Amino acid sequence: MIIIAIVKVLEGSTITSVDESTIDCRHHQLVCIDGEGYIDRVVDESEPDFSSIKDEAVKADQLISLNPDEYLLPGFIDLHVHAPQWPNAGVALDRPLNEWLDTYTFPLEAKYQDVSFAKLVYDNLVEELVGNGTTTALYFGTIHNPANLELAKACIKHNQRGFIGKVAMDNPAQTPANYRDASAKSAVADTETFIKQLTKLSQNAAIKQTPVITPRFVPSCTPESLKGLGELAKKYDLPIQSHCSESDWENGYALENYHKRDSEVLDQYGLLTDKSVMAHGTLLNQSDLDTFKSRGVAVAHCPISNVYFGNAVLPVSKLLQQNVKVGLGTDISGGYSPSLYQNIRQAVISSRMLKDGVNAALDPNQRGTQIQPISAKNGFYLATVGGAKSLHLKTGQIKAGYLADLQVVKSPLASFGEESADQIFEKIIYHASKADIRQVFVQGRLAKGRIK
Ligand SMILES: Nc1nc2[nH]cnc2c(=O)[nH]1
Repeated sequence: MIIIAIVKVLEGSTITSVDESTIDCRHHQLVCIDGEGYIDRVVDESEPDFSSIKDEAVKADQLISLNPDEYLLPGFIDLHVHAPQWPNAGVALDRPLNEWLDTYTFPLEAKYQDVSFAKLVYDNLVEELVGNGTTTALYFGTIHNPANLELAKACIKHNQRGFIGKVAMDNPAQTPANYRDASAKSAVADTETFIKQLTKLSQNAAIKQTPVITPRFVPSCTPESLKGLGELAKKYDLPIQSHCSESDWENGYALENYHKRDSEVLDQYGLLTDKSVMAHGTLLNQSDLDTFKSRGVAVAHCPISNVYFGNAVLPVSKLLQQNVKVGLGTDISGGYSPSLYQNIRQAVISSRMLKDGVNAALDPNQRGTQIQPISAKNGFYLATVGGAKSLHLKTGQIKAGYLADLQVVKSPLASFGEESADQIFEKIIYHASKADIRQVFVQGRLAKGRIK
């Protein structure tokens, strides 16, 4: 019989998603974590060995007890972050996407040629994301591999699981001269170099860092680089990330230049697989969704960013009903906030406006779409289970066999009497800020806070 050695036991109340619209809140649990950083067992107070397990943990100095007003939640998964854009969080969001990219974003990203600048920003960003409860992030880097490796080092330093892409953008018509890959060939070759460099760097890291094939989006790339990147993804069996049908302008670009939809162009080059995560998708039509479903492609829903650049609202409930994978992304800095709590809130708010509509001059029955709005529970599912499924990770739930990626959250508001588990959960989702996130664990390792 193999005996699993337990190295940590967290004692307290837990809240985890069961499915898209159900949560499981449990009072007084023991979450036993093994030496590999997996949850070995979740023991309920009613189980016969609860006391003996707790006593053993106390003796071995392994017990971490939450305060009565603290709750253990799964860590969040940010499915879409542009790491280099962190210095611009909240800047120039009144501009349309193409103007924002050309005037603010590409000039900032060009600065990451300077490795010391990259180190400074990435260290700060990763710490901020972990501080907000994000245990895994899917990152766009820049075209510069030394800077991208700094991002990986920051993830390793702060114990965050990173999925990191060297951005490929080689189309001279849509990218500035000082910030583009020199050719399709070099875009692909540099991506392959990054795959090898990151694989080597990650070998001895406690938390794995994974390279991601990253064509920025159809307008930034030439057909040659898209083709080469599709082949690389197949050769190394890697995740892929890009943007798809984010705005009227982007959606129109593929139609005008390829006479195809955005998704059809990406699919033609082998970039839509069950390891693909496509950001935004506010303008995906039914045929795009059918392709996503059949290929197993996930959508990174970025609700704050979409208010500025999306030109529409992603009908999340429709995607979930059709079994299209959906997770949640901050899209820094198209989204101004590093918090997935804020993004859950915006996802709920946007979905309500999508249902009811916004034009008071119309009759109520003509004003909205009547697409089912989403709830806080749905949003919590996206930020945990949805992200985990999209990245094929065994995480996002507090359950035996799952990675111990966890956040300890203090109830953010005072309580003035008996509250149901649902009410406690909703108050956390709607009010928690960085200061309320007391500890964060990634694969069982402490990534934020102190152990009392
Ligand atoms: N929101 C967003 N959309 C993009 N499309 C191409 N690049 C970007 C980017 O940096 N942010």
